[in-house]
Order: sequence, then structure tokens, then C-alpha cells
Amino acid sequence: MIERLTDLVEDFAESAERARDELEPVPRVQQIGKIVSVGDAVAHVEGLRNVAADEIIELPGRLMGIASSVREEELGLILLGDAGDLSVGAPARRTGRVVDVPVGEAFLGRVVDALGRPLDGEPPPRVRGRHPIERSAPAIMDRAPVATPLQTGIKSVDSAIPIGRGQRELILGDRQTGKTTIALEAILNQHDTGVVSIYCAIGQRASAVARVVDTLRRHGALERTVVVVASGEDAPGLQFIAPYAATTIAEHFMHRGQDALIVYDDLTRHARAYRELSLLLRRPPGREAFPGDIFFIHARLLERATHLADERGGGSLTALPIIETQAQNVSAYIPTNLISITDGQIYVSPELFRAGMIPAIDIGNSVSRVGGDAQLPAYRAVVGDLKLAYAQFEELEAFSRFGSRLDEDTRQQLERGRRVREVLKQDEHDLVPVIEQIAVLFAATTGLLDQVDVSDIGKAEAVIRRRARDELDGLAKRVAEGARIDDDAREALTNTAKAALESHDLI
Ligand SMILES: Nc1ncnc2c1ncn2[C@@H]1O[C@H](COP(=O)(O)OP(=O)(O)OP(=O)(O)O)[C@@H](O)[C@H]1O
Repeated sequence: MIERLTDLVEDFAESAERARDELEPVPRVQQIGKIVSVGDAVAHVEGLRNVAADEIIELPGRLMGIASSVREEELGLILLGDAGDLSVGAPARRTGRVVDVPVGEAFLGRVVDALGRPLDGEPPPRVRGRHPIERSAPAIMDRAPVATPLQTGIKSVDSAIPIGRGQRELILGDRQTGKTTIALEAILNQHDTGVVSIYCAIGQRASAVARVVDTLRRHGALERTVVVVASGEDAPGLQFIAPYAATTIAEHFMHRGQDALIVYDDLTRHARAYRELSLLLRRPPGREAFPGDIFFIHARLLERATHLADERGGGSLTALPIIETQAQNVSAYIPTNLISITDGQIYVSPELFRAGMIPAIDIGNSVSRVGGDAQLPAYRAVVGDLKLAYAQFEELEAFSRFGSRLDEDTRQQLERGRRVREVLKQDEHDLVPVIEQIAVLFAATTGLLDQVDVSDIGKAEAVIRRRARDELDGLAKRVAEGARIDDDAREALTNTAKAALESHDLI
């Protein structure tokens, strides 16, 4: 109903706009200034009056600039393209418009640039209207608490660092530690949830973006995903506006009452593009040479991700911003800013990655501040023990390296911890449905795997998952509807795991 209404309103707005353009050719007085300096990514203009912040200024060669530094005597423009043959003295024309992007369902399955122009060789998507890339975040009164889980299919995330729809969860870690893969898994896992995804690539190599698009296509996820790309070869201006444009495209779905997921890959490069622009615009550099408003540019972006109240349609936008740290320095400027803006972080550690603990999620250093409220209640049966067993295990393991003799209790904790660690490993794109996660984690945390050899845990997991899939259909449905794990369910989980292990001679 709400979708139909939104469609009607949008169609009406579109035709009203067209009619106005056709019927009233308003005689317009054009204000034209001239370029006084041109840099690689910015230009300065003189002679334009009353320009609004963020207004688009048209330059020769269909190039656009955003009025970023607006001063009485001179304008600093962020160029949305290659400065090319732009020369001093060339005209600069006011447009009275701000940057906007087309939005609509036709964007699903498409790869577009930061201005919504196709990059996949197909014709431009049929749009439902255009919206400015900078929009204010929904008011507090229009928001509702995060209450529905967003399953990622990754065991360690869904159990220990759960994400809810409308949450902002940062993924941070050094380079090549599997950050993009975690975000991609979250997108791939939405195959039957109705959640649409937006993947925004900022400052990446074109080959890396092509790999992501290929993965989405191979897994049948591209048709429910919009890919917005401003690659490293694009103008810094385009890299700067890409996440705002992608968010506007995502908001279209949220305002229609749908659930959307947006991945910003990554905001370190976004911050660097903005630093480059700010320095060229002669703004005073602050900490790490970033300009003073670097916190604000990320806060105003991520504030737009939320869960709307029912009166506003009940849609949601979940944000997974990615940040690359250097030498695991999470207290650098950009990571600390983003940690404070988001509702938690998934920290991936290069040491775990090197040790083959993949996904390399450091559970002890990761947190989800609001997702716990949205987590399916059935997880409570496993998650408390999981976190505790794992934290104790990590501590004990460090101690036991000193070779001190271990008492039986400690030895047992270590053995169980090793098995839990094996269970938390997961192959790329091997997404685990909820009931299978619960069956395997339940077996590991209740000691059913204690007798299984550590080298056989992968096999044990596979047989438990298969049996849970075949035999626990009824429980799976109840769990999805929010049922807790009661005594009957415990018994069913225990019997399933035992039968699976016995039938393969694993215990
Ligand atoms: N669960 C996994 N199992 C096996 N391999 C994985 C897994 N997760 C990631 N990888 C591999 O690790 C490598 C790095 O992954 P990814 O590109 O996701 O990392 P990243 O931290 O986003 O890297 P970058 O620093 O380039 O952004 C890739 O080759 C990927 O295939």
C-alpha cells in the first residue's frame, strides 16, 4: 500500500515537473563568472554572486563543479571530472541546483558512477525521480529502535557481534584481511530476506571492483544490488560524492518501506580524497593533515542509516562502512572518528588471518552496541558460553605457552576453546543458515565436540549441518519466528549432533 502510494506521489511529482518545464519556459538571467585558477581536482572562480553552498557550477566541456568554498570574492569548486582542457579565463555558469542523482528500482542489477550514469554498457536506468545527494538524516521522532536481525551468514558475526536492520557497524582492519569479503557475505546472505543492497566502491582499483561485481553476479545477488563506483582513477570530487549519492539511491528503498543494506568500501579512501580536495582548496590542515570537518562529513553520512518508525513506512537502512587501518593502529584519526560514530565494530586482525583463523574476526575486540536487542532469541542459548569460552581460552592459551603443567579443568577448557575456534572458521561464500549455525555452535559450546579430534572438526561441522538441515526443519521455523531454545529444543539439538557424529564414527 505504502509502496503504491509512494509510486503515485513520485509519478505525480515527475509529471508535474515535466509539465512545468514544458509550459513555462521561464526567461532566466544567467550569472556567468570566470575561472581564475585551475588545479588537478579543483578550480577557483570569480564574479559569481550569492552562490549557495554545494551549488553546481557549469564549466566548459560539460564539466561540473560543486561550490565548496564559498567566499565573497572567490569560489572554490570541487571538480566532478577531469580538469582536462579547462583554462583560466573560461566561463563558469551558475545553475541554482545542487548535485542530485536519479533513483528507482531500475537501479537494481546495475553498475553506475557517482552521478548515477551507467558503467555497465547498458542504457540509463528508467528512473522514478531525482534526489539531492546531500539530505538531512531522519529526525529522532521518525526513527524506531533496531529490532530485526540482519543475518550475515557468518557464524562469528551472527552469534557474537549481531547486526540489526538500521544499525551502523564498522568493519575495520589492516589491508588484505578479508574486510570486503565480510561485507560481501552480508550482501550474498540476503537472497531470501527481501533486503536490497548497495555496494559503494570508493577509490579502489577497477580490477577489485570488477571482482566484486563478478562475485555478486555468480551468486545471483547482482539483481538485488546496486553497485556505485568511483574508482581510484576517477576525479577525487567523484570519489568524495560517491557515498552520498549511493546513500540517496539506498534511501529510495528505505522510504518505500523496504530494508536496504549499504556497504561503503572504503571510507579511508573517501577521507583521503576529501583531504586532497581540502588542501587544494587551501583549507587549514588539522590532525594528520585532514581538514577540521572530516568528522562531520562521515557523521552526516552515517546518520542517514536508520530504522524508520512505522508511521514513516518502517523501512531501514543498515550501513557497513569499511576502514583500512595501518599496522593495526585503531587509534589513528579516521578509525577513532568512525568508531565513535557507529554502533559497533567488527575488527579483523592480520595475525588471525596469517594463523589461518579465517574470517579473521577478533571477537574480543569487536562489539555490536545495538544488534543484541535484535538478535534471534535462540542465539542466547549458545552465545553466552561462546564468548566466555573463547575469551577464557585465548587467555589460557597465552599462559599455557609458558609450559606450566596444567590441571584437568584448564586442559579441558583449552581443548574446548580449540574446538570452538575451529568451528568459527568459515570458507569464503560458505554462508551458514541460522539453524545450522545454532546446531554447530550448540554442539561446540556444550562439549559434544570435546571427544572429536581437532583435525576432524571441519568434518564434524559438515555432518552436523547436514543433519540439522534435514531433520530440524520444524525447529528452524520456530527459531526464525523468535522461539527460544527450550528443553525440547536442547534435546533435539543434542540428539541431532550426536547421531551425526556417531554415524560418521567421529565420537
Ligand atoms: N573466509 C575466507 N576464506 C578464504 N579466503 C578468504 C576469506 N575471506 C577472505 N579471503 C581471501 O582473503 C583475501 C583478502 O580478502 P578481502 O579482499 O576481502 O580483504 P580486504 O581486507 O578487503 O582487502 P583490501 O585491503 O584489498 O581492501 C582475498 O583473496 C579473499 O579471497
